[in-house]
Order: sequence, then structure tokens, then C-alpha cells
Amino acid sequence: MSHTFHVDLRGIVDLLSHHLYASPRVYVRELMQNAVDAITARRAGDPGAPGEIRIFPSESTGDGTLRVEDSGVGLTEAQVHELLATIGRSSKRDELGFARHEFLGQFGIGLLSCFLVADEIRVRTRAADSPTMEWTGYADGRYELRVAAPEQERAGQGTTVTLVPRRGEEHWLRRDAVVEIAALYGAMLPIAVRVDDKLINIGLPPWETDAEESAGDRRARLDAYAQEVFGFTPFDVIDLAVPAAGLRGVAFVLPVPVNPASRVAHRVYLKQMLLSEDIERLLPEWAFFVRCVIDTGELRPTASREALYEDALLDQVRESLGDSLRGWLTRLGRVDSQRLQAFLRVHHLGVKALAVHDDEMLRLVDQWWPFETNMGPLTLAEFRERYGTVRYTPSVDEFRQLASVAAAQHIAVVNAGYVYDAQLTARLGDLGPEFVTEVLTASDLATRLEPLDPDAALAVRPFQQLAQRTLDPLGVAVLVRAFDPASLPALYLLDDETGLAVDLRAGQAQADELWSSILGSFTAGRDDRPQLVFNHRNPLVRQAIAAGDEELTRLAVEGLYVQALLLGHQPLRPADTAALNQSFLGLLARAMGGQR
Ligand SMILES: Nc1ncnc2c1ncn2[C@@H]1O[C@H](COP(=O)(O)OP(=O)(O)OP(=O)(O)O)[C@@H](O)[C@H]1O
Repeated sequence: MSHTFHVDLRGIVDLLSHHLYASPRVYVRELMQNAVDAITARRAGDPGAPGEIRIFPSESTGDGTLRVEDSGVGLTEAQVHELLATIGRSSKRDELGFARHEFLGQFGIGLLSCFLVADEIRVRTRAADSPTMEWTGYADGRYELRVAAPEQERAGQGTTVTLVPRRGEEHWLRRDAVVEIAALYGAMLPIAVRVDDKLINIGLPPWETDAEESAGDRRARLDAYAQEVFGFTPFDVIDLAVPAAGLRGVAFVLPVPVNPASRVAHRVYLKQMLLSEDIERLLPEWAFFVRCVIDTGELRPTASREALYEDALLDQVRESLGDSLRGWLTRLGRVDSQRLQAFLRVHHLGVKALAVHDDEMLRLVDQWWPFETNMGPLTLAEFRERYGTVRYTPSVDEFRQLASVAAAQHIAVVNAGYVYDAQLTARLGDLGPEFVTEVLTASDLATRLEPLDPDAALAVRPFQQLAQRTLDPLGVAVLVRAFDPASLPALYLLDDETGLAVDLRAGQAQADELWSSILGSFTAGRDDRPQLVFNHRNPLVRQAIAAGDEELTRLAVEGLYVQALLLGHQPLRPADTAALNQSFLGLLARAMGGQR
């Protein structure tokens, strides 16, 4: 023997209010939606039928109830029994259960949301050539249905829904709440909605334009809209269209930098009814720099109608919208590179973060982002065109150290020391064989400095040996080379790996025995000492070489060493500071004619 479930409506209402809908305010949306659907259904057979929705809040009805009137199809007695008495029964799905295209609703639970704020729902409805029916549903699951008394007869076809407030929820039915909620959800609806006499529709969706409106006026209007909705005046406005999803809309480009990892919320309308102001994952993750307002006819809502259902169509939409934004960026590069550069000045960190994984973005950075180079600011593309190989330093310190000396040797070098730059430059090769890159290290540069001819090399040997003895305690290797600029007496060269060894040695000097021997095992047997390269072309160095005064030469070597450290923005260790003091005081004493 089979039985039918009995469902306690109070349990269902509780479920809806706590777990389906975010707030009781959705009841206004559900009522407007049913009214729009009813008018749409009536107009399908009678295009000239009146279409108006009127909401009377509790102040206007005078008895604490709220009333919504529409001029829609209305329901016959049989339909009322079928549709209003069964939860989950909807007139808006086809035989296979698919949502019918022309309607907003589909689940058959919308009306239930009224029980979030009401104890009693009264529906007076009249279909064509039918008497007015009066249905009253109670929150405990009972309902009554009768033919309306003659004085309750509706004047025309349509439906009036009256809500009798639930104790404690009366405020949801008051004018200020109703106007705000109706305007929030219904502002873009294609059918006029009035709260009392106040029209809450804004007319056309903001991206629609008429033949009379100039491009400038449209832009000014959209700017004002973005200001009102998102609180910013956009850097640019991008039109969006994905016909397969019946989607139209606009993306507003943020005028200020944002963290690419921050939440990106968009405003989504479904058949011109607001779904949510807070839809995430509408765009690919990398599109952090825009906020969108869209309307779609085909994407599916979840049952709460507060989020989009994740399906293949949403994936497709995400991809198409991503393509539109990429297209905007590349077009901007083609037609208005100055604006693209202005965009990059605002959003470069985000674009670079993407470019670490996305070739298209990498091309954009390559072509449009000016890097600091020792030949002035240049994009990587310009750099390649002029110098072929993109030679770069992976840290700002190395760039500072090498830039001017490299320039004097006609070696162009890019500072890739800022966030993401080294990763991006290293990845350029992924774009094709013509993208050749190379790290310029301090030791590379040393090998590019011109060695002395054999006679000169022989002549400087005593100086070099003395300098080496002087600097041995400081862990520095001494070289003598001839290079430009001649005004630079000495160059301190330290690359990343050598820097690590230097740090380890400094640690070793300070650590206890155990640590010292562990750190020592990393540095043992390696000659990766930093180099101090004296410039044979520098007059002061020449003088030091020829001085023949061992003490003076030592003092000069120490002094030039510390000066080279300072020029290379290197930190001074205690031993370096001691060398500086020794040299400075010694030279002063000598200058004043005394001995130390
Ligand atoms: N104002 C109205 N005019 C005519 N018919 C209505 C009206 N309101 C509700 N109905 C009928 O009652 C049925 C149930 O409405 P309900 O709001 O519960 O669900 P729905 O609109 O079908 O779907 P959803 O749960 O997605 O809102 C509707 O399918 C419709 O046939």
C-alpha cells in the first residue's frame, strides 16, 4: 500500500529562511518575478496587453498588509489548485522539466519565500474569461480557495497578492524597505514597477544606447553609473557580449591598483532581474582589474537565485569574457599605446603576476612595460631590437653595482630586480627562439674588462701583491684591469653566489664552534671571493702603483676598497669599518705630515 509524504510547511519555511535565502528581503524579488512572468505569459498571446506592476506597502494599505498587483495572465481555478497548492510545482518548465526561456522562475518555490515575512498569503487572481478566484495560504500549510464575492471581483485580468505580516517582521513590508529592495532587484526590469506611484525602473540597461547618444555622452553616463554602483570612476569601459549565453554588459576598469589575489565581485542580472551584487568567478582569475555588470538570459541560477550554477555554459562564458578583456588590452596596445602604458602604470603588478604563467600577458609586458636599463628606460622589445640579447641583473643591488661600468664598456643591461621582473625576463625564451636572455653577473663583467698588456701586467705585479696581502684578511681577491670610466678607481664585484659565500663566512665568524664548522663546510675550498678590480686607467691608481711607499699604498688600497664597497651599495661589516677608519686616519696623519 502506498502513502504520500506529509510535509510540515513550518519546517520547510524554516529551512528556506535559514539555509536557502540570505535574507527575507528576497520576498519582494519573488513577487516581482512572478508578476513579470505573468505579464510576459499574457503578452505572448496578446502583445498589446497592459503591463504594470504596482506594490502598495503597509503604510498605503493602511491595515499592515502589503499588496502587489499585476496585469498578467492570472490563474483559473484548476491552475490555482495545481500551482499554488503544491510546493515545487511551476508553470514555467516544459514537459521535460527545463526552465522555459521566457520566464524568470522555474523551481516552484518562489511564493514560499513570502512566508519568511508573512503568516498568510492571499492571492486574488483572474484569468481570461474566468471568475476571480481567492486563494489563501497559511504558514502552517493549510489553504482555502473560493470564487470571490461580487464585491471582491477583480476589474480586469491579473493577480493581486496580499501578505499579512508575521509578528516581528512587519518592518519588511514598510515603504522605505520595499522601495529600496524593489529598486535594488528590479531597476532594470523591462516592465514598469511602481511602489505606490513611484517608478523604480531606470529604463534601459546602462550599456544600451540610442541613436541620439554620442560616444562621449554614453561614456559619461557609464562613468556616473560605475561611480554610483561601485564607487569609482573607471579608467575605461569595455563592452561585453556573449551571444551563446544571451549575455550583454560592461566591464569597468579599476582606476587604482588592486591586489590580484583580492575578491572580485560582479553585479549579475538574470533576464534583467538582479541576481546578486556579489558574484565571484564570473571572470578568469587573472581578470582582477575590472568589475562587471552583466545581464544574461541563459546562465542558470541556483535555487536561491543568489548565485550562478556552475556548468559548462558558465565555463564558456568565463572564457569568452576573458577573451574580450584580452582583446581590449591588445587593441589598446595597437591603437593607443599611451593609454595602455597608463593602464600598466596602475595595474603592472597584477599584469606581471599573470605574465609569470600567461604568455599573452608576458608579450604585453615585453612590448609595453618600460624597464630600467643602464641605457635609459626601455621596453624589453626595444632593448632586444637594439642590443639583441636581453642581458639582465636579477637584483637591484647588482644592477646598481654594474650598470655604469657595464655602460662604459657598451654592455647594455636591464634591471630585473623588481618584483616578478627576473622571473619574467628568465621566461621570455618561452615566447620563441628569437627571445634570447642572459644574466649578467659580476664575474661576467670582470671577464669583459680589458686585461693589461704583458708589460703593464708585469709592472703592476708588486702593487697587486701588496694590495692582495692588505685585503686578504677581508676576504677579497684583487685584480687590475683597464676600463672605463677612467674616473672610477676601483670596482667591487660580487654576484649572487659569491654574496652567499660572503654571508656564510660572516656567519661563520660570529657563530659558535659547531655552527662555524657546519657553515665552513659550505665555503671550504672555493675561491668565490668578491673581487676588487683596480682601474689601470685611473690617475689615482696609477699614482698608487708608482708610489713606492708601502705604507701609503696600503692605506690607499684600504680606502679605495671601502669606497668601492660604498659605491656598490654594499653593507659594511665590522672589519670593513675598521679598514675605513684605519685608512682615513692614516691618510689624514700622512697628509698633515706626521707618521702613525
Ligand atoms: N502573480 C502571478 N500571476 C500568475 N501566476 C502566478 C503568480 N504568482 C505565482 N503564480 C503561479 O504559481 C506558480 C508557483 O509560483 P512560485 O513563485 O512558487 O514558483 P515559480 O515562479 O514557478 O518558480 P520559482 O521558484 O523559480 O520562483 C508559478 O509557476 C505560476 O504559475
